[in-house]
Amino acid sequence: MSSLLTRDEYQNLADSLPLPTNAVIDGKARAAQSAETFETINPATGQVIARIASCGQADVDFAVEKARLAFESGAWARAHPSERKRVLRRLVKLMERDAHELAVLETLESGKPIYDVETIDIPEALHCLEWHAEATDKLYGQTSPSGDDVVSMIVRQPLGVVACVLPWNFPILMLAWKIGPALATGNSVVVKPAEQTNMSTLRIAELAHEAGLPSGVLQVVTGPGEITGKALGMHPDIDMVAFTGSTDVGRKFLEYSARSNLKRIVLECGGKNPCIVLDDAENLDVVAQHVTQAVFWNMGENCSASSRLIVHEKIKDRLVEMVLHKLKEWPLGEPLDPGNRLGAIVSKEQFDRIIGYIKKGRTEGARIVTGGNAHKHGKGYFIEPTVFDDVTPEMTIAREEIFGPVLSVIKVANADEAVRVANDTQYGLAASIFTANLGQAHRIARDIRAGTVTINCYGEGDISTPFGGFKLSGFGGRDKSLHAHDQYTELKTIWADISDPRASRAVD
Ligand SMILES: NC(=O)C1=CN([C@@H]2O[C@H](COP(=O)(O)OP(=O)(O)OC[C@H]3O[C@@H](n4cnc5c(N)ncnc54)[C@H](O)[C@@H]3O)[C@@H](O)[C@H]2O)C=CC1
Ligand code: BAL
Repeated sequence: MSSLLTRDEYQNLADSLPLPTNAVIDGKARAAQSAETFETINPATGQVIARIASCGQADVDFAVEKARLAFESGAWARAHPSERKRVLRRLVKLMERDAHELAVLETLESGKPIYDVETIDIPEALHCLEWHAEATDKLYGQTSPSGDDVVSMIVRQPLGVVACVLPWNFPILMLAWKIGPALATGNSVVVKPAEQTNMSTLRIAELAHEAGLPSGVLQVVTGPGEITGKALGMHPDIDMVAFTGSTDVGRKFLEYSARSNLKRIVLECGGKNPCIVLDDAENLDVVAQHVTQAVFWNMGENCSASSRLIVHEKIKDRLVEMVLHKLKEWPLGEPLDPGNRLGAIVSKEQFDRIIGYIKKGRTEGARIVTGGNAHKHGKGYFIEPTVFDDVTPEMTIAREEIFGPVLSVIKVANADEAVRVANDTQYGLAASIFTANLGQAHRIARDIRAGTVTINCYGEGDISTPFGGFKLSGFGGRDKSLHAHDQYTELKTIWADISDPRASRAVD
């Protein structure tokens, strides 16, 4: 990780950086063919930062055509795995070189605290790309136990043209989670960033070209979901869509696939993740630290945010007090100031949505113990970290994904009730459990219906562990780990009969 700059140095960078605003297709930055653009807003100020190319059907068709040509040329798909590794590692080096610039682009559009972008998002994205690059030339294929007279090979081949449709909450990291395995396995990729957060992705596509990725292998089309995203989903020459975002839009991609070419769809959607704390949990101070991080990190705009604290009634009040105390270590303010841990909410729309949930929490009878209001900081979209106590499992704030800095505290009488409440959700992405009884922890981990369960900590595992959800949280595959390689490849059986023809003549 490069060392942090000061707030003024980041501001100077923000004022002087050339802003990437054009789509990247066939190795070149291009305006939309229609010349249409849309505004991108700095959520910390409410001001327009730039106008971004609004790609329509013609741009998507052009990008897919170039991606297909690149795939068929074999320049990437059939390059020696060690060559793909070399280029991807070079991309990592270039991203390291430009880390401050990338962090500023990311923070300007997303409102994320630059501290997080520099110390978490970018280092994890680099590690992810490096990990998949390094895996490329170390993966062996399989043969089957089909007997001596057969050579049977089970090989994995790239799918072809993959579209990656990204969310706005972790633009660089989600890009890395998707293009890392998709490129390492030899696909051509067309990325569509969320319309709120384009610039870091556009810059990384330029760096990929500088790193030596052949033209057409990594392209970025920018634009609104219902136009650019839909055009990708419906495209007859795209082999797969890897999507992270809301469950509602995830469903749309399944429909697009059914209505077009049955392209593979992999969905990583939302969560309403439980954090269970039982009365034997050790070191409540450390637990409070995890609970605070689990819900307020990235302003709660995180699919794995633990937005439901399901806590034993004996320790509830003490733990809530400790969380409030921990929150003092989370200054909220200007995202470009590296002293802040909480920044702006990504957009006015998301801000209104979160405020709407806070109102609903109040009217349904939950009790606010801290926060509950917009935070006054210029004209930006800031919300105070909010804790609701006396939440019951049927309340809206306990059931729907808020995707904001709002914690719902639900008290339970024992571990069985905790598991019942934890599983009483349509989502199943992540969960955490705090207890000193490891046997009990593992029984709960077994019984919780979620893709990642952490014990005595909060987190998403590391790059070597798969990430994705049960139920409405996911479909079709996993990000991270070698399991991600499976989703970007097609299995093929190659079967050769090598029985000796002379042996069969002898039988005749
Ligand atoms: N990682 C996650 O799990 C995420 C979950 N969400 C959830 O979704 C809620 C709404 O956030 P949004 O930005 O509206 O997420 P979204 O699901 O609408 O957007 C995600 C991506 O899908 C694209 N998209 C949107 N509509 C589309 C359509 N009709 N066809 C094709 N592509 C489309 C967007 O342009 C963006 O790239 C959040 O409050 C949160 O609950 C949002 C972002 C990430
Ligand atoms: N927490 C990484 C995945 C996501 O929020 O979309």
